Amino acid sequence: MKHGIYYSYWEHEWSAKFGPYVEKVAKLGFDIIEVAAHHINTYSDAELRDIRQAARDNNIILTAGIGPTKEKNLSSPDADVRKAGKAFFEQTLTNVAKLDIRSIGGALHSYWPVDYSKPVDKVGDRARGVEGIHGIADFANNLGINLCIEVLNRFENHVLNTAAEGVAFVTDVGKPNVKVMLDTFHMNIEEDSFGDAIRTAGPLLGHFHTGENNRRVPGKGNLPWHEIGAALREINYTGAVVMEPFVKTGGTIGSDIRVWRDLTNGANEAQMDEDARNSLAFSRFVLGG
Ligand SMILES: O=C(CO)[C@H](O)[C@H](O)[C@H](O)CO
Ligand SMILES: [Mn+2]
Repeated sequence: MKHGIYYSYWEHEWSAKFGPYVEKVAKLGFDIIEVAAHHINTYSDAELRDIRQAARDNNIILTAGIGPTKEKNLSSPDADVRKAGKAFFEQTLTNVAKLDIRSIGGALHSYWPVDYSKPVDKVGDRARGVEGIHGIADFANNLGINLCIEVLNRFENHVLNTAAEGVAFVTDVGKPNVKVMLDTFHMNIEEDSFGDAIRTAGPLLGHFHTGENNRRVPGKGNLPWHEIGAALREINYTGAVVMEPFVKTGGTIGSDIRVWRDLTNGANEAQMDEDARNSLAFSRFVLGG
């Protein structure tokens, strides 16, 4: 098991440059830095090469996360949007591969966060999502990349809310590099049991996000971490565990995640770093790795 952190912990925008975080997280003791792929197509090849080299020098693995926009939605009823989504993913995956990234996770099968001001078509969106992921899976596989389909809570997406729905979706896609991704924050809202959800995903679990009930770093809230760790051990999970804390207000990240209060009690960067370091020690102990 490898432990990481999403760089958005420290940032307000998905467009923030992620290069400087490689060395920072290495110093904090992490194995992985997860970066937002939303704007990776604006990076030059030279920039990507430098980041890849920094990761190699610091013994850090990169993983990617993404919440596709409505205009790049693989499950849209509009064929032109689906086409734009496929082209966007092919370009994004090509650039992601330049960073030696082997895993991209998020609502790849849909868009994020969902606009609920209009009625949603869960059945149709799911069917088109299966087809859309099926249509980019081989392209990703040829680059050595796993597509990890994130199960999100009802307020952020309607297509997949439980591990069982995630497993059924991934089984329907039927490609070896398409996996289920779970996130403890979302599980806490939707699942009857953390342990059962993890066991349901079992060998299909490809990526795991951690965060407390209020998205503080693991260890600062009320989630049942021992139960979560026991279940991960039971299914012999050896993949990435990436903490995804969101504790600061502001910017697109603050508004997409609905962070309307400072959950750090005014912590400065050094104190936030210390929280991340302590949470990493807690996570290694309680979850393994
Ligand atoms: O849990 C999430 C959103 O609540 C997601 O992992 C990411 O924040 C999203 O895909 C954007 O990268
Ligand atoms: Mn997540």
